[in-house]
Amino acid sequence: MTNAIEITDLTYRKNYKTILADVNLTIATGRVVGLLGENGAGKTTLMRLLADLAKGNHGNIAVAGATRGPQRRANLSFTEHLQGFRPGMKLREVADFYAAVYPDFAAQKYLDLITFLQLDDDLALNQLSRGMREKFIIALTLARQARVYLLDEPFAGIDSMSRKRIIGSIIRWKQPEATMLISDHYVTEIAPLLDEVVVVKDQTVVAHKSSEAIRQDFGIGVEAFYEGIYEGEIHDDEL
Ligand SMILES: Nc1ncnc2c1ncn2[C@@H]1O[C@H](COP(=O)(O)OP(=O)(O)OP(=O)(O)O)[C@@H](O)[C@H]1O
Repeated sequence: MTNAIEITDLTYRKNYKTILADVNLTIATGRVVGLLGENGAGKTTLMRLLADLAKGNHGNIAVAGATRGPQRRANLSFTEHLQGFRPGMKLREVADFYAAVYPDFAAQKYLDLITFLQLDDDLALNQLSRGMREKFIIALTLARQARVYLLDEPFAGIDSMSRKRIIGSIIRWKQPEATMLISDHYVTEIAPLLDEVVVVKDQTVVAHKSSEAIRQDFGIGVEAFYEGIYEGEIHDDEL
């Protein structure tokens, strides 16, 4: 079966600075994957490259088998920001725009998400708090029936109770064969969700393991594994 994500020998420089180097990563379909790394590690950049928003890389990127930019964008759902929309625009109007642009935008799923996230889509963008804005980004992103979902720190501004509710049910918003890549600094909170973990450090992917293999091989949880790599307690030759 075609993999959800295939990255080979990816290197990306911006303003003469190497942001990512020699990245190789294959993620199968149907997985929920944590993309972990400290601030500035390159997680957002990796998502932007997958979504063809950052360009000029060396190496190959395939999303559900598609290598060309427009096809990759069609196969994956990523709402980076809500820039480009008029601040006075209502959420419903933004959703209408998404429905017009993305053939896989599911109107009923969007309405279910809006209800679940307790959002009022009669509000305008400039009436949203930070957490409400993030919930809206989650709704727009998951309303598409995509092959791959990219969620970049989706819960950062969301209150702890809502966060638990969303994390507890996020899997139900993806089709079984879809893959979800989630970057988050609240590693313990998202750990129960994760089938696999990808750790970005020193401008590259240093580890890619299933949560089960981490438990079996190291006898620890996902967060301890991630911290162990950063603290130098887990070495390259153990990965
Ligand atoms: N527009 C830009 N121009 C130049 N360098 C950039 C730009 N955006 C990001 N970078 C650099 O790219 C590197 C990776 O940044 P990126 O935003 O991908 O990290 P991140 O892992 O998502 O971090 P965080 O956890 O803080 O969100 C950083 O060193 C950052 O300084």
